[in-house]
Amino acid sequence: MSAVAEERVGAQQSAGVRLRDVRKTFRNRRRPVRTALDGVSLDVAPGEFLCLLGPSGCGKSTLLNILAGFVPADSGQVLVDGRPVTGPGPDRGVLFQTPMLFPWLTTWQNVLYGPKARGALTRQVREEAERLLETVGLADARDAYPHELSGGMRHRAAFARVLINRPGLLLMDEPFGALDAITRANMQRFLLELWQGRRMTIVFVTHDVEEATLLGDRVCVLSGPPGATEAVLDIGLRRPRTYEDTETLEFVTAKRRIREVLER
Ligand SMILES: Nc1ncnc2c1ncn2[C@@H]1O[C@H](COP(=O)(O)OP(=O)(O)OP(=O)(O)O)[C@@H](O)[C@H]1O
Repeated sequence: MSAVAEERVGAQQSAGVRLRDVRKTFRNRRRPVRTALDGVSLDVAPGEFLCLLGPSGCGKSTLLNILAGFVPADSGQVLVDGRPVTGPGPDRGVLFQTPMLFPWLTTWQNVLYGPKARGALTRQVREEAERLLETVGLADARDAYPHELSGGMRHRAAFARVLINRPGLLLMDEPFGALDAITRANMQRFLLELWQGRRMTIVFVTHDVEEATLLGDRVCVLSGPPGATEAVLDIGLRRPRTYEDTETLEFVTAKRRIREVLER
């Protein structure tokens, strides 16, 4: 990614998150079948990179889906940028483990899909799309279809597709979980550079303590199931961070501290 291209794209308003005692029970014909969240409270500051860690089934994806507006909470407060979440919106970009791209559209068409669907396809948006493709290193792949892209390229195309909406909050659900080690490291580097340039708020779900330590300002550890806030830890490592930092004593110590909370 080019830092210059990133400068030109400019920063959008980042959005803060406030969760208070969020509860969610999944029901089948109105009968409760599974309590996923049993009182999660958390604040994320505008521009912060927060990682969400916790054992399998503790409700990390459910929490992210509630923030995205895909599923409603049963009770509690869910505010993004001071407003209650009532449904999905372009102010919140969501990235999953499988990049969401329409297979019948080219990279360029995929990136412009959202603005086009909203009737907001202006010259400025097209120019922004061109800059974004440069930023994510896909300028030469603008006419390629998803099946013609590598795994990492597909992820970067999905990034561009989300970033064209200038979301103040990026919600990422184990986005690099299925990638090989080298592509994953490249995507982590790419994400760090992107975030350092744009400073949007990020809530990032991962199973990987090392990934959380490398990326996050803070880590929220959920206990469960059912999910509840166990601890919120400051990573406290200097920025900007690089992959080489993972070998420092400070990094290993920070990682151990998180693992201890996780294993409680
Ligand atoms: N649509 C649904 N209907 C019923 N139960 C659900 C539904 N979605 C999630 N659950 C349940 O809610 C709980 C939390 O699931 P969730 O996927 O949020 O956990 P997670 O922490 O993201 O898990 P993992 O780390 O394994 O991905 C689980 O017990 C799951 O079975």
